[in-house]
Amino acid sequence: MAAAAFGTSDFIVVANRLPVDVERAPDGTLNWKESPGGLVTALKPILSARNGAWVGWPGAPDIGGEPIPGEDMLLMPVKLSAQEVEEHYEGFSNGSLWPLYHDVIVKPEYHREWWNTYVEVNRRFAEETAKVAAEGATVWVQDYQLQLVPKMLRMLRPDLKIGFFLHIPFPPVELFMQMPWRREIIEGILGADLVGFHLPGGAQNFLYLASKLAGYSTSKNSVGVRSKFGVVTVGFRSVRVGAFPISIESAELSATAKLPETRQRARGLRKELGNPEKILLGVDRLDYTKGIDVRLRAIGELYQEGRLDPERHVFVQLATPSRERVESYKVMRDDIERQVGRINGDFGRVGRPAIHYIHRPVPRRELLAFFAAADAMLVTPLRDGMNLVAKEYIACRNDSTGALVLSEFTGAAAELRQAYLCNPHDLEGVKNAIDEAVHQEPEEGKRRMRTMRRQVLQYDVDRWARSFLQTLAGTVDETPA
Ligand SMILES: Nc1ncnc2c1ncn2[C@@H]1O[C@H](COP(=O)(O)OP(=O)(O)O)[C@@H](O)[C@H]1O
Ligand SMILES: O=P(O)(O)OC[C@H]1O[C@H](O[C@H]2O[C@H](CO)[C@@H](O)[C@H](O)[C@H]2O)[C@H](O)[C@@H](O)[C@@H]1O
Repeated sequence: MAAAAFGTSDFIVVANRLPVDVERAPDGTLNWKESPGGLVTALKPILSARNGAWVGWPGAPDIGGEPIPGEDMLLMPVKLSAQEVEEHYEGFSNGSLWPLYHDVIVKPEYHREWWNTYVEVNRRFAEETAKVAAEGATVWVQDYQLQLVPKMLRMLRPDLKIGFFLHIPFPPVELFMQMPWRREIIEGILGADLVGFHLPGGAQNFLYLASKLAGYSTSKNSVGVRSKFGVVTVGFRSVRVGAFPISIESAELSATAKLPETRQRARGLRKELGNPEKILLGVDRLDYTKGIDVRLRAIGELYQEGRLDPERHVFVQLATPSRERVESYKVMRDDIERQVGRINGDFGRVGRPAIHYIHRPVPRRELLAFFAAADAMLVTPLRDGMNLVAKEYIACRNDSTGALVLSEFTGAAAELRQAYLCNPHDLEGVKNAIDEAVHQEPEEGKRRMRTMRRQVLQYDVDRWARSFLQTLAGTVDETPA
């Protein structure tokens, strides 16, 4: 390719979403507002030092197309039509891949039109990336919405170093084989030089499929607990495959939770909730993978059996609206809101609902005050790639009080072994875990929390990003323990 075709960015993140929220003013002009998150905060120093760029969808149809120079990075908004959003984001990404990769909790739908648009949108992302990348640049492609980008990008720009990270679980072969375009997806990901998953299990599943389905030779027994990497040989290239569990900005969260104003707000929340003895908290995107329904059933039965007392124990569920145009999300919302209504009808009284349910995003500071106020955090997904909420709660417990109830089916459970672990398919097990967490001895609680805090404070998102990128650059050859 001619040198003139190269862009100027040495480091590019390619993700379905740009790290900004865009609003259209009444006069039609667009306002770009930074939307902070762990990934962007961790990558900002690298982006600004290396002339970085972020290629992504602005989150609304028919917006974008032109690069936007920013302080820390160049933003490259990929413009998608309403139909493309419907078929790529709501359709193939969240109607086919998301349920398939999360143990088919709801039935995935496979439609050729969705797939064709997925291919087309992935091609658009690859082309935009090829335009902004300098010769020999490093490109880090994120997540299931963009699994074809590594191969497409390599064909356009063989000079690039390409990493791919999957933020959701990678399913076992028995499930993945359902996918009508399974081979294309494996080949798409194998366009990368390094492929990362949260857990060794995802890496093993991928290696197995690369060998059995796509017929590549792979190195065996290499992604175990204290292992290094698996390798897939694709022609003359070696693709490394490993586990890199993501984390959060632990120190920053811990410091913010410690601020007098956060602590004061936490006390204020307790008072507004009627000074209960114990506050139980759930914080999730409203997604069927998160097991909010399981949690509600468990709480309802615990009230019923008198193991929780609505006069002393209050449950707060913060639920961010998510993917609201996808049918399975609408059905789940109705189910959850019916359950909340029924439990409040049975156990609440005027001025004292048993459950407080808020269906909107909560500002970051307020969220940290909730974490600081909560005596027990309930994280009960049926399946979750990592679950950052669990880690955020731990980071905010500066005095080592509190308790975490955590589903074994989250990535976080591999690291947070001192949580009250439960199987979300076993209702009695979930009830017992909640009961134990709420009634734990303070010393036992502190022992558990201290160990989890050490883990979360030591392995933060910065460490995650560095370990992936150093491995991609070839300067490190070990996965984090
Ligand atoms: N109601 C809410 N208000 C504000 N932030 C929320 C809310 N629910 C979830 N979040 C934030 O969204 C992120 C969710 O990440 P995670 O738990 O990994 O799951 P997922 O990415 O699947 O939604 C966390 O940073 C969490 O604090
Ligand atoms: O972009 P949305 O459709 O609004 O969804 C939000 C994000 O959800 C998913 O999060 C996953 O990544 C987290 C961080 O690695 C992980 O902790 C969690 O378990 C995953 O579910 C999704 O993977 C992102 O692409 C979405 O942007």
